[in-house]
Amino acid sequence: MASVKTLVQSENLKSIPSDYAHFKDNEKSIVAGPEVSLPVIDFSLLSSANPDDRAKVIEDLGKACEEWGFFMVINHGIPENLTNALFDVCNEFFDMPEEEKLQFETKHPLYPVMVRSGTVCNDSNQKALFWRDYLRFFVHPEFHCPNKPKEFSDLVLEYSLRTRDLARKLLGGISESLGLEEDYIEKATELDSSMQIFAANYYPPCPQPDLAIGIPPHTDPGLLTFLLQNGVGGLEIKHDGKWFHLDAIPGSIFVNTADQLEIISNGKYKSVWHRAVLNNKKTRISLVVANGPSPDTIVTPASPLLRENPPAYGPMKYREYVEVQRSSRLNQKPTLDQLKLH
Ligand SMILES: O=C(O)CCC(=O)C(=O)O
Ligand SMILES: [Fe+2]
Repeated sequence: MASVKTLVQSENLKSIPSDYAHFKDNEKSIVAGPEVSLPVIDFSLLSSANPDDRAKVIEDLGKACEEWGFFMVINHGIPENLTNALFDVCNEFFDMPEEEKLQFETKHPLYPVMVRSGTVCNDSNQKALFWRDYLRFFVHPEFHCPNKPKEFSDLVLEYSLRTRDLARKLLGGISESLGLEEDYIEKATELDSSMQIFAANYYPPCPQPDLAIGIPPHTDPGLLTFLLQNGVGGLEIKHDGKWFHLDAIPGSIFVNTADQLEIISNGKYKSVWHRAVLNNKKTRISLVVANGPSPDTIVTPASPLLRENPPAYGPMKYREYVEVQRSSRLNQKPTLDQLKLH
């Protein structure tokens, strides 16, 4: 299948091929503006020597996880020249000829490298293509990365280390916000061998953006997902039953809570539903880092939280969870719901 990029370049497209027409949902989104303020977390305060500042940011983190399942992190310390360089190499990667890109695909049983064009979504009674090309690979506990463009691997390695550190510290604050020891989640999920995935999503301009979809509504399987975009919006999250279109604070990182955090918090923090929508003017690129537990961790609700409430989710090994989610069809009950006990 040709990539969406090739499709858009090959002809002056006025309408989308019918395979890309997605089930249309009429739920228009709201652009979050000053009247709805999205949670912003000043990361530098987590290491503040002032106990009041630290207590305040932990409280803010807890609120953001409980009320939104989403926040923007500022003052995270990841240099802008690193993230700019990452966008440049990803762009170069997507510019390579189709056959060359596909050579980087591997069928590694545990840690495959995936290069996908116009992602297919098969359902028992419907087939739809997503208006998205992507590159996706594991960066931890094993590091895999295409060796072209030549700086790609060094940049991804650096970014994966820094984001792992960021994830560990945010999870420390989140543990405390749940009334747990700071290192509770780190230990319970064996973060030293955490499963970390890097993905670059490429959404070319779409002539009929309301009829197609970049990624349909879903939740992420891991703990915390980090997302950067190339200045072009498209990420939407569901909040209070409505879709919100997110505008980024320049230099910030979008963070969303994912399924394992919902399980560990025994349902207090919800894994947020989100989707990627399209536009007809500009190519959008998002760089995603999915931070999960170690593949061999059996994730369960945190035991100190069970003194007051019974467990709301059954246990599952994380590797298995990811497999179940990957192989499930659109019309199936989400994996998280399958683990719900009541
Ligand atoms: O590109 C986006 O805005 C969303 C990406 C996403 O949700 C994902 O890769 O899981
Ligand atoms: Fe996602």
